Amino acid sequence: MVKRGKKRGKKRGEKREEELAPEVRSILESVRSRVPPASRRTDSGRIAVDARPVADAFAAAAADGRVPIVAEVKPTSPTTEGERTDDPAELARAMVAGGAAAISVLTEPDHFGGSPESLARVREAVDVPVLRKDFLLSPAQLDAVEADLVLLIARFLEDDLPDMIEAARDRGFQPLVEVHDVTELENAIAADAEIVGVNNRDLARLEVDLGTFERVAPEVPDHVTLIAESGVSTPADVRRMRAAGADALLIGSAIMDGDPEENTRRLAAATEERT
Ligand SMILES: O=P(O)(O)OC[C@@H](O)[C@@H](O)c1c[nH]c2ccccc12
Repeated sequence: MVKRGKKRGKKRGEKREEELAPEVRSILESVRSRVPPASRRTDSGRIAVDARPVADAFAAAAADGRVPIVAEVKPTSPTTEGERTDDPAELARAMVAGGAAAISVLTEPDHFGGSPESLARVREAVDVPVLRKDFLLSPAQLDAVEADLVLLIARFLEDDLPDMIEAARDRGFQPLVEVHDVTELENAIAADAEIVGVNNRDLARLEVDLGTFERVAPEVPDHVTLIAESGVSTPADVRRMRAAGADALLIGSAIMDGDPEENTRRLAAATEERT
């Protein structure tokens, strides 16, 4: 007879972590090294945000004839060559001038060239909602900086997802839950996520496939605000994601590469073709 309870299983998350690209494993390691140990955490540093509603920002862009775009300030990444050293606040202003409905700012320092300070400066410089893009694994990390939205990645949070959604909402953030397949989507919906992003980039292989969004989107309930993330580089890609049901698009590289204002304008103008 097999004694089930005796077998030493892998620690939760270990198996899936082996499946991640080495770059992504290294990101998670450096994030964990920055999380203060529980004994040093206190509740006193907890922040409270008066968030700019993202659904209103998307609706305003659409009413104005623009595709709702979350333009991302991403100085570099494991899949980008070189690093942009422009002032993040200037970049964000240019994106808003080009018609961005919201701004995303990487705050991860070691692999994306971001920082909580640059997000704070961006949020001061623009009046649209600002998303904090990082690898957030524990509630203490939420208190690093105020933002209107925070990214929560279902794949990394696993069973902690519901608690992190609650911790984010308690502080006033609008949680954006990132998924990559239908199983993760089901977990996100069960955890009551209201804003969901489908990442077209597979974090195991760092490859992009716009078909990911097309496969997952039909399973997303209507009340959820749905964002297509990553790999969108042309107006045709924008139309493809919109046709598949994206309420908004999160675009980084294609906006950062070249003139961010002009790039945002071109992509935000990619509305459905009239016949
Ligand atoms: O540069 P792209 O392909 O337009 O992608 C932007 C954004 O979706 C991507 O930066 C991203 C999606 N999910 C993430 C999680 C962490 C860091 C970065 C990301």
